[in-house]
Amino acid sequence: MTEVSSRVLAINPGSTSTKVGVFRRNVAHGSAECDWTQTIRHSDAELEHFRGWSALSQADFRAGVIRNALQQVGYPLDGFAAFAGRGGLLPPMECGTYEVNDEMVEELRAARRGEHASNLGAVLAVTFAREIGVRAYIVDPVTVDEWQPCARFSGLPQITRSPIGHALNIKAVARRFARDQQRSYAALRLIVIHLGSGITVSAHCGGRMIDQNTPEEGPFGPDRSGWLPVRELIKLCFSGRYNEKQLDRLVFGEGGLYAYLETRDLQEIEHRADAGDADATAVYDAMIYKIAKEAGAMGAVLEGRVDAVVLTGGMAHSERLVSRLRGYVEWIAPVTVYPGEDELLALAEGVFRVLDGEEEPKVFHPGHAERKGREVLVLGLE
Ligand SMILES: Nc1ncnc2c1ncn2[C@@H]1O[C@H](COP(=O)(O)OP(=O)(O)O)[C@@H](O)[C@H]1O
Ligand SMILES: CCCC(=O)OP(=O)(O)O
Repeated sequence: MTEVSSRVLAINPGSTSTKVGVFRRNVAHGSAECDWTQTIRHSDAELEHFRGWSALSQADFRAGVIRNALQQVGYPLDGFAAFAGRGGLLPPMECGTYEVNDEMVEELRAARRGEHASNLGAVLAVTFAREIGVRAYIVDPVTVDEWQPCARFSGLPQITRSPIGHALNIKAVARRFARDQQRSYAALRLIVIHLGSGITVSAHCGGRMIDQNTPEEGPFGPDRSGWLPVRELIKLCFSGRYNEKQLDRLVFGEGGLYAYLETRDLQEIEHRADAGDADATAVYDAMIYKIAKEAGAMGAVLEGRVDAVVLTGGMAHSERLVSRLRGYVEWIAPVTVYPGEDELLALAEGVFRVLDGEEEPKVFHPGHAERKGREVLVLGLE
């Protein structure tokens, strides 16, 4: 295989969008620079066709829209040195850049860990890569596992906790914070909070994410319920009101802000609160309260010795939310905010580290694929 240019195409498939970006290595600055990026939105009508099917059933459709977008802006497929896709629900694995291999594709096809749009990332990247004879990679997949052993206990031997979350953005933001402070990530003790459609509150120590809430835990977010009182949940499961898929959808995709207020849009909720909507105010306040509670838990995980609380993700754009959250958590450590997410850049940088020989790509082994009694999740696909 030959690396034909220094351009990398990064692909981040979300439940209702496909984000793509073309990146180039800026050798002088040692960084990846974005030449072009686009968020391709998929309407309900377009996705309706795939309702009830696996994430990978959308592969041809998503590949088609990416090809069209590239054609429109004039980037030929064979002009890329490599392709990077968001890493999906694979078995728990070390962080890093992994070359996409057949075993990984097979694992995603089997969806043993569940369905989520991120499962498409590796498959799209390798489809394009094989067409032109270059390599495809994933970087810091959603199942990055750096947890300490005690974090794995759920409280029931039948259920083992294991990590799922926004590792790609969280690890990139943790490294960025360290760079900005001219410190080594490994020397910092951090709480990094991703405030997106899903919320991940994570504890970092020694350059590792040693614990975090998973999508089934933690605060409620724009459309996820987070922690639920477990015996009440059992009653709901056996109430006859919902089947398994409906319940799954209720907690992941139609929970949280959406369940209470019928919108996932934080700005709309802020406008409603400003206009005197008491429900909007109460739910908004409760979400922030629960995020702060989880941050406190991670402060305890770090034994109260925390260098910084770092906020990131779409909701970190809201000055009101940040200021309220700051009020709750500033006693833990100073708060730094990196609003939004730059997952495409994080993907490209991970691939450039490999192309430039700074890092060896890791190899995915089917041995990672052992299932440890974890229920299969269907995350936000329908
Ligand atoms: N500029 C903004 N101000 C306030 N809230 C925002 C802003 N941009 C996005 N959000 C909110 O952030 C949430 C989605 O975060 P985002 O990181 O975009 O999610 P995703 O995980 O889907 O990429 C939504 O509730 C959205 O309304
Ligand atoms: C699958 C865990 C990560 C996650 O929740 O991602 P999104 O917020 O992009 O759905």
